[in-house]
Amino acid sequence: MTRAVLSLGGNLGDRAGTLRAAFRALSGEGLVARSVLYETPPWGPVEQPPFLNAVAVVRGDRDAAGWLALAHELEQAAGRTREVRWGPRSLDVDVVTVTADDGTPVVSGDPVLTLPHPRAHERAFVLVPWADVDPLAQLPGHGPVRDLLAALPAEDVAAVQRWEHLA
Ligand SMILES: Nc1ncnc2c1ncn2[C@@H]1O[C@H](COP(=O)(O)OP(=O)(O)OP(=O)(O)O)[C@@H](O)[C@H]1O
Ligand SMILES: Nc1nc2c(c(=O)[nH]1)N=C(CO)CN2
Repeated sequence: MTRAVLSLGGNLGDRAGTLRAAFRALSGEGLVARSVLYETPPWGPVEQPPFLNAVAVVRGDRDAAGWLALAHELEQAAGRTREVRWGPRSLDVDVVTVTADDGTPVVSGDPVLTLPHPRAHERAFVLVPWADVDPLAQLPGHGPVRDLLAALPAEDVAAVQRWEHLA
């Protein structure tokens, strides 16, 4: 069994409907925890509309490649096609970390699946929802998520706005 942290985001179409459909699909795939949805300014060089982002923690029988395959299945179910790098999309699912049950993180430099995700530590849209579901989370190789958030510009963190309230 492994545990994976997935980052979900989208900025085209019915953003909330797409993310909620992905969470429904994940509930049959070992969903352990999910964050609320956050509205976040676009990260990166492409000018585009704001995203909704969230984080899911899943645990199951899959290995790292299996979690990436699931991420791609969710993207396809949302009608995602491959477009501009860092550009707009209906759904993007990134594998942030994969950890074995004994706590050992999967570390990989393979461009097909780099783990931990090489840009997670600098993305408030990943770290804020992750700290919401797991305040003591650690990003392997980088340290506590709370410390990474403290190291980001305060305005980047403040710009990640809670968008929904779960009952
Ligand atoms: N940890 C990872 N999670 C998801 N995809 C990854 C990961 N590491 C490598 N990849 C590869 O990256 C490829 C491109 O992914 P994608 O189109 O989602 O990139 P992007 O969302 O534009 O950029 P970013 O990876 O910075 O979020 C995928 O086909 C996948 O094989
Ligand atoms: N706020 C935010 N910005 C992004 C996101 C995302 O999910 N959220 N995904 C991207 C695709 O790589 C590029 N920029």
